[in-house]
Amino acid sequence: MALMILPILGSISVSEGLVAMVTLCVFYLLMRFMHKDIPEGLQRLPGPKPLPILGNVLEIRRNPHLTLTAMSERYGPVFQIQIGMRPVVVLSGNDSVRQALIKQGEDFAGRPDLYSFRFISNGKSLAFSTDQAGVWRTRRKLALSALRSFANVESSTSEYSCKLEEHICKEGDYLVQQLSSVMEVSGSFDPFRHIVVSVANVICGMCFDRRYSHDDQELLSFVNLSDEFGKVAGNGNPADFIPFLRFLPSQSMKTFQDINKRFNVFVERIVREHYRSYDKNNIRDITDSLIDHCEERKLDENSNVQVSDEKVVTIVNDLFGAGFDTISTALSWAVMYLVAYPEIQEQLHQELKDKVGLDRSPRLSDKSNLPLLEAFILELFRHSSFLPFTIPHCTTKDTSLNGYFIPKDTCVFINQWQINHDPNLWKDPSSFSLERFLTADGTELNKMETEKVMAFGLGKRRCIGEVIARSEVFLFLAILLQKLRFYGKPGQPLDMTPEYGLTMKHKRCQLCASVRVPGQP
Ligand code: HEM
Repeated sequence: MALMILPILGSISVSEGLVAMVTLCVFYLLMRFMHKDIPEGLQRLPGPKPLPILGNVLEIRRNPHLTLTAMSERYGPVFQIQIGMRPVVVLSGNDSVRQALIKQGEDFAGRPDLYSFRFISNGKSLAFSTDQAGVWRTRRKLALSALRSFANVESSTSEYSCKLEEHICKEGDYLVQQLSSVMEVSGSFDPFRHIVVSVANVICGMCFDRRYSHDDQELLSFVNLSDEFGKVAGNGNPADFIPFLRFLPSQSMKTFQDINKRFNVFVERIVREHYRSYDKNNIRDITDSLIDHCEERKLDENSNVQVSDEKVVTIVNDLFGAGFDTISTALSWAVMYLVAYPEIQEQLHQELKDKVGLDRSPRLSDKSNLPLLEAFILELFRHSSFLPFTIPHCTTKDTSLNGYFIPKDTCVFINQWQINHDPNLWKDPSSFSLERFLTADGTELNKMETEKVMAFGLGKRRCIGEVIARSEVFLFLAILLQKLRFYGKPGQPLDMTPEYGLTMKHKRCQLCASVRVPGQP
């Protein structure tokens, strides 16, 4: 965050800088003057002393999840920092986060009004906007029910248990073919580049009843830019925290707006086509079901409309957007870990060979028979913690936590990375070990341990795509592990350093894979 703010400060002229400084100092003094009193019996939040205007950005530096974890050791699980001019409460520690998000869920269920979030789905995003509680709740319910019904809808053939399974199996097989042919032609491949299209096709199937070729330029032009989206949405744009910066030119903000625009144009075109061909007797996908909800509502005299049609239909933007970047990132990391730990890759292949065999494709129902693969996925989520923070939260009223006063409208960061690496919760947290999730004989998962991993948030704002995400990660991985052996490109060391963002990604790289021939080791 600091690194993003400083270059921008450097590009202001001296006179502009002076005017801005004076304005900010007056604003800063006003803010101090208006500072809320602490109610009796409660304490002021601990935390590092902020500098005027910049706050604590100089201390947070390049990897906020690590610096804020280090600060939690000093100040405790609930503390306050200041990013630019905005106070931010940082929560870590399993107990405090559960207390806030579950026991006091209503108090912490809001989203902060951040400038950059206004560009996501034209400010109408379910996940990022500051919708009133009633509107957000109605939209969330609609999104959940649309997702559930289209994941569970019957497949067109008896070969699959449901449509979701059919989509994943078909895309998984296609991904295997795609990677094998790229290997033949080029001798290596960029894992994220191919995984992201396969995963995008699963959610495209559910949302828009269509799939795209791995060379479709329009789809590629924004799915491959999802890293840039995550960098701004995860870091917080400087203009989110120092308001006057929104009036100055910023390259990262321009890129962010451009990605959002391309994304919105892509989805809007498909939605318009759906409105044209909508037939209430043939609901093809999630977009149709959302349009149907709006149409039915118009016929219902008793309907108490509080959410506009636009806000109903743009739910599909959230489902599509959240549905490809997160899962592609998880799978891309999974392949990196398989390459980094070849002995684990062989154990996972052996488990599939023993429990599923090599003559048929894995299915969702195989999950409970593959504890090692399940442990691998859990350890992947824990160790990479590729969503280091949840989406920022915001308090909906004056509240308190662990005896500290937190005023209404305070921005709250939840440090998932800290929970997943807390030495009080995990033995040797930095080592990648599947054993931590398995019973002593290795045949079952250890439930107590599995529930400690935090990847999907908790409580009122918990991810609504969790079930689909877990199914996709499991089945894609089972298909890849059954058919391919992954390895590093000779002479190119594997770089597992994450690049900070809303979803942390590994650097783009080239890997190799060979097709496993049945009967050969
Ligand atoms: C591995 C995959 C995924 C991970 C790790 C993940 C994680 C998360 C996290 C951490 C949040 C924020 C929770 C909070 O703010 O407290 C979230 C929210 C959300 N996720 Fe996911 N997610 C994944 C996949 C998906 C999928 C596949 C969908 C939909 C198809 C989805 C839809 C959403 C939505 C709509 C929200 C916003 C919920 C709200 O604000 O009420 N996610 N997710």
